[in-house]
Amino acid sequence: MNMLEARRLTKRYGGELAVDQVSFTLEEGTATALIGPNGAGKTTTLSMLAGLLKPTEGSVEWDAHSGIGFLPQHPQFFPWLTAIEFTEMAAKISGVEAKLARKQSERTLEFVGLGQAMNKKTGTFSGGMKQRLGLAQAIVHQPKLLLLDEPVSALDPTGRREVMDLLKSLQGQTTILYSTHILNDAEEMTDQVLFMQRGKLVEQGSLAEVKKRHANPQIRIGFDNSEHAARFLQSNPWQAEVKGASIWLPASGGPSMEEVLRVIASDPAGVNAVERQSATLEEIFLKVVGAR
Ligand SMILES: Nc1ncnc2c1ncn2[C@@H]1O[C@H](COP(=O)(O)OP(=O)(O)OP(=O)(O)O)[C@@H](O)[C@H]1O
Repeated sequence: MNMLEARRLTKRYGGELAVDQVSFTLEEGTATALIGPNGAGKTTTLSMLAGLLKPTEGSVEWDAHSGIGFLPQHPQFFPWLTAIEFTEMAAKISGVEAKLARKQSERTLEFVGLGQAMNKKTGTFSGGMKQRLGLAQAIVHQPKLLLLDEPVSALDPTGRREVMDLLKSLQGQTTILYSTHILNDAEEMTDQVLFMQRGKLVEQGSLAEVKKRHANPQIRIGFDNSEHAARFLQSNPWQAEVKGASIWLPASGGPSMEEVLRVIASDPAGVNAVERQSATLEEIFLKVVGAR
């Protein structure tokens, strides 16, 4: 079932097309990574989806009963409020009944790791704590749809890890769309990837589909030293690239993995590794974006 559908979403600023005819759907319970370099149009897209910005053209449809949570790229807090006061206010604004708002806020702050800091003023919070608080205000009313603009980009590696783990624990029960330019993170939590460049969606699909379309998997045979690698190629004159003590065989047009393993079984001298390697999301992204 579709949780959200964007149809030919477009935003024009003067003569500039910040978002240009972007269409995609978010299936219920899936996580989607919106990936693109600075200025690609990610924030503009998310703001239109969240209803904060009016599209120049196109439409967004989502189930209004499901509730929506939004984490802006640079969330603003009132520094004189404590974390619990702020979260409770956000809960009430999002329609949580007053008598439930406090309990739900406490539970949410515990969940994001701010249980101990609940009664501290947000003005004293570190960047990582603010990001967690931003997440808390986005999920306190238990929305089924969560839109997150660069939820982890501003964090250090430890903070990123922790917030990614929090998001992953919401995966499945919540439909999540998050933007990022950190491709390792995207690879970790994604059912669908959307590549954006200069306002346009330039690639979309499941991680597996996108990898299949663009990745050129290769077989690597590792040797103890380069002499062994050279000798192996002399006895097996395959189309291959030698890099140091490794031989790289193209996955298409070259020998199959079975054939490679058969040959090695009969002549294993100096071989210490055989593996299939496919491109990372980062390599694919650079290829897709670079080709345009
Ligand atoms: N309010 C605005 N007025 C004019 N142009 C804008 C406005 N907001 C965004 N733009 C332009 O629209 C384009 C897309 O910006 P957007 O912030 O959506 O990109 P982004 O992918 O989120 O980038 P970043 O990762 O840097 O946040 C940019 O060229 C930007 O300069």
